[in-house]
Amino acid sequence: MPQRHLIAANWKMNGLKAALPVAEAIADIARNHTSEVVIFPPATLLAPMQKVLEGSPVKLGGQDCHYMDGGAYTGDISAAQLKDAGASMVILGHSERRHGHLEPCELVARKVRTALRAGLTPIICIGETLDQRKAGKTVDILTKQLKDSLPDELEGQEFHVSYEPVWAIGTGMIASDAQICEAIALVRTWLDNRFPAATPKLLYGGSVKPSNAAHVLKLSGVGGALVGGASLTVDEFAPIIAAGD
Ligand SMILES: O=C(CO)COP(=O)(O)O
Repeated sequence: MPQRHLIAANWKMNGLKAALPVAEAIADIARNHTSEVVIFPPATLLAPMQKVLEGSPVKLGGQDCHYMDGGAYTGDISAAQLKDAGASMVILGHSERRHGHLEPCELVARKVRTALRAGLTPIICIGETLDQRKAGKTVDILTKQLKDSLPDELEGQEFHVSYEPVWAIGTGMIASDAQICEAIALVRTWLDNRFPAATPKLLYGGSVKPSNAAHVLKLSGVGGALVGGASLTVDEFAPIIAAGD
């Protein structure tokens, strides 16, 4: 039986309390579809959103966490705090963290360990920049990110990997079928060698829209989608959830 798709909404630094009805509507829609749906709201909305999602099949996740379990880290959020607020998943290694906050792979790996200790399922993101792709370095970059961002502790744990080419994020320029399939196959082969017992879903992220979601989700090996802009409104996200059926 094919795995259910994982349809993930990454709200990034968007959403005020006024957006909670969007989560409520997503919960209603998710009940009528087969995909596993998870919303990653900004940290300020985790607790109120948990109330909205209570009793629904939609899960909640954090967008990042600190590498330490707790302590004097002004402005940061710990994996345990995400869990305490109702999250069961966390995105780690998103390119907006890797590039915007200069997070190296080794830091991502530390965060993955911390997330696992707190009982969160990590979605680890990898992806090349346009310059790296143009220079023919995509395979090397993805392999290095996998090798250095995925710690040994993932053995026997639930986790997922999302391929998000940096140049496809928020640009409307989705990767081609061949580019997605090649990257997903590389990740699957690497994971099968490194974590043979694991059954992670491999997601694609980068300009997923209602118009292309069904096509992307049918590509070989694609187990879900990590959606940014198009996850912010019910009008755009509902058809993406439906595309996962
Ligand atoms: O970064 C992304 C998801 O994590 C993708 O963002 P967009 O869907 O807005 O391109």
